[in-house]
Amino acid sequence: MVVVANPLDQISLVRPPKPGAYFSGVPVINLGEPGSAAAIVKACQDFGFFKVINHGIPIDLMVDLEKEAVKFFSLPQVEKERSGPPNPFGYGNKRIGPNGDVGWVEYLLFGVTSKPFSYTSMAFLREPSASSFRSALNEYISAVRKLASEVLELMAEELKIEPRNAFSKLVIDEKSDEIFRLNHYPPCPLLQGLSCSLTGFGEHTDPQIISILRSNDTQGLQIALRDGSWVSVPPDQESFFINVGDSLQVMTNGRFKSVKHRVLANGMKSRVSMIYFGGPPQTEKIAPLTQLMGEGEQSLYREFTWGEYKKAAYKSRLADNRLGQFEK
Ligand SMILES: C=C1C[C@]23C[C@@]1(O)CC[C@H]2[C@@]12CC[C@H](O)[C@@](C)(C(=O)O1)[C@H]2[C@@H]3C(=O)O
Ligand SMILES: O=C(O)CCC(=O)C(=O)O
Ligand SMILES: [Fe+2]
Repeated sequence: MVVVANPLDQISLVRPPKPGAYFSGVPVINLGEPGSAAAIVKACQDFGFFKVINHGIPIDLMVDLEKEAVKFFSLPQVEKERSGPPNPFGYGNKRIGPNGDVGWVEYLLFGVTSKPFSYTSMAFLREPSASSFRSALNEYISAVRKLASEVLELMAEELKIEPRNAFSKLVIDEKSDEIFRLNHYPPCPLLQGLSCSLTGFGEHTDPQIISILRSNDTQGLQIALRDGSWVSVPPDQESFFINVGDSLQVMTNGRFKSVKHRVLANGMKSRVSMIYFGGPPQTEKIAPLTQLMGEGEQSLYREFTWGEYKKAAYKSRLADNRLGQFEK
């Protein structure tokens, strides 16, 4: 592994994907078609990842928020830093999480605990001039929360879990622990002329139940297949990409797999992504649903609450196997 010379950054370089070598096997779920529930469950078992089309969310909502994000990330560095560092919420640059991870990325992290959520920790969002950013955020988050809930209901329906809202109620609960993230991966001048990519966001799984990702049309997202190989996901700015998180892996006793993913930064083109992480209330017990357990089937995990898991996750490095310490 090669490391960029600047000792402050220590961001690792990785072999770049072959230009245009996209993975053609990403499951595409058309939410308007009958049979989408079965296709979602298959995708969660095979990949822990899929793309949804015909989702009913107007492209304007995505574009409006992307424009606001681009405006923010174009501000002078000192202005952006007024909303940081992220502990855990706020503006962050290169440093990801509290344990020494770094990437070629700047970001805004929002905790969505009150609905509509308050922005008290973010200096720029309190200003009257940020009213368009605030409304774009609120509209977007409400729409993707609804999408998360619909997708979770389709999963429950196909798995024959009753009530149908067994998963979805956890993310729409008043006390649900949702996070929202805006990531900006700027073009990297250091890469020009070199045949390598820079780690934008290192490999990891998302700890929550479900993550809903939308990006502009710049490539960079990769997922790990079951055999451990990395493949590049073709960008699609009109669709959403959905990740199974660690908590859903536990609730399905390992039937669904949380997907390992990472982002490679590009030398030429900015990538802007927006991700909604749907997590349950802190006190919620995360355990396999009894209705899913076959006769004699044992839980693969010891009992824990989302609050305990989150605390442990925030003590871990990005690439760590966070569920490992909860396995039986
Ligand atoms: C290194 C870290 C960053 C992270 C918290 C952690 O200690 C381990 C999990 C990381 C992650 C991955 C998914 C989301 O982007 C995130 C917000 C989350 O909930 O868990 C990040 C955390 C972060 O960036 O603070
Ligand atoms: O920015 C992206 O496309 C993905 C980032 C990611 O995986 C995360 O923020 O957890
Ligand atoms: Fe992620």
